[in-house]
Amino acid sequence: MKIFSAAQIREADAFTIAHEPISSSGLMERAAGKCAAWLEDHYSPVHPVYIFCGKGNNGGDGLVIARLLLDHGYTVRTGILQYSPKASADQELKLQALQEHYSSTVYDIGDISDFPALPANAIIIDAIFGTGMSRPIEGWTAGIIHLINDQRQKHVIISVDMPSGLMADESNRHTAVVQAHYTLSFEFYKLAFLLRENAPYAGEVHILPIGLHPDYITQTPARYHLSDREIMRTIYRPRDPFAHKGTYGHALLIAGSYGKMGAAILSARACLRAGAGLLSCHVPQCGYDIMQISEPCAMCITDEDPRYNTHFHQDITNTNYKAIGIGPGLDTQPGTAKSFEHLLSGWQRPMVIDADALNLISVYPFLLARIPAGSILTPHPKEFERLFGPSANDTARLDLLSKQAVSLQIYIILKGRYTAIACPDGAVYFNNTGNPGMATGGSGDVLTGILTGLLSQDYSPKAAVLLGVWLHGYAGDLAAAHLSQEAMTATDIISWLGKAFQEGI
Ligand SMILES: NC(=O)C1=CN([C@@H]2O[C@H](COP(=O)(O)OP(=O)(O)OC[C@H]3O[C@@H](n4cnc5c(N)ncnc54)[C@H](O)[C@@H]3O)[C@@H](O)[C@H]2O)[C@@H](O)CC1
Ligand SMILES: Nc1ncnc2c1ncn2[C@@H]1O[C@H](COP(=O)(O)OP(=O)(O)O)[C@@H](O)[C@H]1O
Ligand SMILES: [K+]
Repeated sequence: MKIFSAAQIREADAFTIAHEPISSSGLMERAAGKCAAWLEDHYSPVHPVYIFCGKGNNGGDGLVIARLLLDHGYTVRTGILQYSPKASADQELKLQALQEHYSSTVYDIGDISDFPALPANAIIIDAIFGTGMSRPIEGWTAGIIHLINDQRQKHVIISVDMPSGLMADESNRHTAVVQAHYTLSFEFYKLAFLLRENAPYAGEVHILPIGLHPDYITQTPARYHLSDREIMRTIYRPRDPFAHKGTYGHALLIAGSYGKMGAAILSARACLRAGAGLLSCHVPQCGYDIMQISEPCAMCITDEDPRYNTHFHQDITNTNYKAIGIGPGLDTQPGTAKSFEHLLSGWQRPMVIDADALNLISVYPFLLARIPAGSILTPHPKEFERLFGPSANDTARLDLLSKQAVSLQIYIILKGRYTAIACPDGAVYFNNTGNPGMATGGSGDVLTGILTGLLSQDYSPKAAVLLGVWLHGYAGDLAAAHLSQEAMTATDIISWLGKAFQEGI
């Protein structure tokens, strides 16, 4: 699913109005009608509804919602924030329509003292600003936003299209923004919903389709995308009935050190469960028995070093590996750094680089330029900062992420609630599977194994990152559904990977 900017959403509205028999006022009726229907599905008329409207089209939506709910027997009070003498044409039109039958329910808000006392069970609808937000809210208008937020413990707050105060595609943290329980957003996800710094604002997002013109959606390029099942279906390739183990590649996993062999086991199991044909694991001597006993399906190469991997660069001279994954539990010994440097000089195909391998690159930044094109880096935010430096805010970090992926011609997976996958062509895909149960040691090691397993089967790096991150989160969601977010561990993500292949695509 494409994620459009606020400017593109305005274009999509205008395109729809120009190419379909619908006016802007009609489109507003349709959008607000979807909101009203959602509200009626979720709340009965015993709940008094308090709608706060701005003077733009978001306010217009609020006025239509007010009329429709009143028509259906709800008690509604609609306050209009008079922060500007001017209103949009459709807002004026919808105000007239509301006042025609229900003028006694409408009042003006010109200061915080006009904020109403809310009865028990009241629902707050925030229709003050939508995608037209162009600057932080100030003065008494900001005061009204704060008063709305003060009601959060007692009343449900529902934002129309966007929480008022939030800008669709720019960072504006530390400003007055509605903290909604639900956001009913039209047609598309907005970039703002996917940023960590905006976590307090949108609440649960429901996307309501309003029939924007499909030609605009397919023809307009977008920089940001949200991964979905449709994309996975175009990527996934069922196995060939005549396949043999050579068909799906020989993967090499370089992982583990004394005290961190678990990371290597998790990656190895995940790599095999993702479908690799053969897997060899390069481990330090202390890890030999552990790996052989824990994972009989994997072969084992033992380092000369008893505790660390320091001689793995030699492996690539003997076997024609299809994919290499490096990093989980690796440690950052000088010998490991040397061997990594040699490996990067001799290996030219895409590889998966995670955890301590990323930390080594942070310490020896000249290695960045030696990463083979098409490789996959999987940093969490701290590792990302160590690699590429700090960012002022989430949108700045997103720009940095994309810039680095383009300039190094690699894929960078910035892990989190909505993992962001930056591609060498500048596109960024957000992933929506996964849950906080995955915030547990070893989850990232599992992802590295899955990605290595997919690369070894000849999935392109782009296909591997999109499918791998999706399946990893999907398996995590299945694990959480069966075990709870608290009780699930990284091992359970691997256990549910099979079901994720069956049900998630
Ligand atoms: N045909 C359409 O264009 C449709 C638009 N829709 C609604 O329209 C919304 C966008 O409407 P608008 O573009 O009118 O924008 P908004 O309703 O978001 O408000 C923008 C207005 O507020 C002013 N403003 C922006 N930031 C401000 C601030 N910090 N302090 C004070 N004033 C500020 C702007 O100058 C402008 O007049 C969408 O979010 C959606 O709710 C929907 O009705 C669907 C159809
Ligand atoms: N709240 C969350 N929602 C969705 N996914 C999450 C959440 N917390 C963690 N994850 C996922 O779990 C993985 C954790 O990776 P990482 O921090 O590297 O773990 P580790 O180093 O312990 O293996 C990432 O893929 C991340 O996207
Ligand atoms: K709003």
